Amino acid sequence: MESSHGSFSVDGAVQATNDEASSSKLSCVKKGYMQDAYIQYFVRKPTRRSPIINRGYYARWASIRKLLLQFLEAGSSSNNQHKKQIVSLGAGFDTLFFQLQDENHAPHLVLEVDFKEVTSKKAIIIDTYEPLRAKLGSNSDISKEQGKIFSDHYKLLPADLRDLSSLDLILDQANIDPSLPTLILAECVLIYLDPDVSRALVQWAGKKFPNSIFIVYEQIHPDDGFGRQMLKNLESRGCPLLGLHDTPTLEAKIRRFIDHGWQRSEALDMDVIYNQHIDQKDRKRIERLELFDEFEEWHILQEHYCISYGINDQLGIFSCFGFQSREAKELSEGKKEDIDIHGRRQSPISCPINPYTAQ
Ligand SMILES: C[S@@+](CC[C@H](N)C(=O)[O-])C[C@H]1O[C@@H](n2cnc3c(N)ncnc32)[C@H](O)[C@@H]1O
Repeated sequence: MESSHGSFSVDGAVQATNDEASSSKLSCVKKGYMQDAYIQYFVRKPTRRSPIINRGYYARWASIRKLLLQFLEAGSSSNNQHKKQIVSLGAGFDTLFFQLQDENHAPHLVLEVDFKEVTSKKAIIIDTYEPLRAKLGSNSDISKEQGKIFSDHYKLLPADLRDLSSLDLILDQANIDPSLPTLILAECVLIYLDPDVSRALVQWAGKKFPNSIFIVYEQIHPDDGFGRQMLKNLESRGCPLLGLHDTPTLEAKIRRFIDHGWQRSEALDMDVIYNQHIDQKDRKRIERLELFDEFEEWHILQEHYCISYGINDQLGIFSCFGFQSREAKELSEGKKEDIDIHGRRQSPISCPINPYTAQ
C-alpha cells in the first residue's frame, strides 16, 4: 500500500526496523541480559546478536526502565494518588505492557500506536498466544484486520504519526485523559520522521498533556566519521534518519522540547547514562555474561545514541524526575552514597544538576 506521505519502500523499511529490534531484544533475553517472557512470541526466526549489540540493547532497556519506574512512582507519596497512562508512539512489538502486568507495575492505561501494518501483526500475535491474550483480561476486543485492541488497561491502535488529527482521534477512542500524568515514549521513532513532523508532534504532545514526560531514545552526532557511516547504513537500507541533522547534539534535542512548549528538558548520551546512571550491580552482572573486547567501538557507539526528555509538570509531581536530578535528590537527602564510577567520594549536590538542563 502506498502511504499518502511517502513511498511504500520507506514506510516498509521503517516498519522492518521493528522486526530487527524485536530480534535483538530476544537475543538479549536468551543470553540473560534482561527478562521478558513475551518477546519470544513476536520473533519468527531467533538470531544471535553480537555482544556489543546485546549490551547496547540492555543499556537502552535498563535506562528507559529506570525512567519509567521514576514516572510510575512520581507523586505516589502524596495524598492524591494519580492514575497514570503510557502512550507509546511507534511501539512496534514492544512488550512493556505485558511485562508491567507481571511486575504489578502496570499503570491505569497503556496505549500503543504504530502503522496499521504493524498493529495488525501485533493484534494477530496477541490473539494467537494465550499468555499474551490472558493479560488483556476478560473485557477485551481484538480486531486483527483493523489492527486494533481495546481492553480495560491496554489499547493498540493504528495511526500514522505524521497525521496529528488521526492521533487526536485515537486518543479519544482509547479514552486517554490528557489531564492525567502520562508518559509518552518514542524509542527509535522520531528520528525516522521529517524534522517538521517530529517538531509538530513534540508541540502537539506538549500542548495536549500538561502533566507528562516525553521520552525520546534515538541517534545523535551525524557529523563525525561514525555518524556519517551510521547515516549511510540506514539510508542504504531504505530508512534514512531524516531527523538527525535537525537535532545533531544534546542541546538540539533539549531545544526541540523547550522551543515547542515543554517546561523542562534534559538530554544525556548513552555512554554517560551507561557509566553513571545504570544500576552498578546489574551492570557488573551483565558485563560477565559474554566475552567482550570491543571497548573502543562500544564507547563510540554509545556516544551516538541518547535519551532526551521533556517534562510538563502542572501537578508538581515530577520536580525531581530524571537521571541526574533524581539522584542528586537522593544524595542530598543522604539516601545514597555519593561515589563516582572511579570509586571517589563526591561533594553533595542539590537537584537539579544536569548542565544540559534548560528551563
Ligand atoms: C525501530 S522501531 C522501534 C519499535 C519500538 N519503539 C521499540 O523500541 O522496540 C520503529 C517503529 O516506529 C514505527 N513508525 C515509524 N514511523 C511511523 C509513523 N509515521 N507512524 C507510525 N509508526 C511509525 C515503525 O513502524 C516501527 O514499528
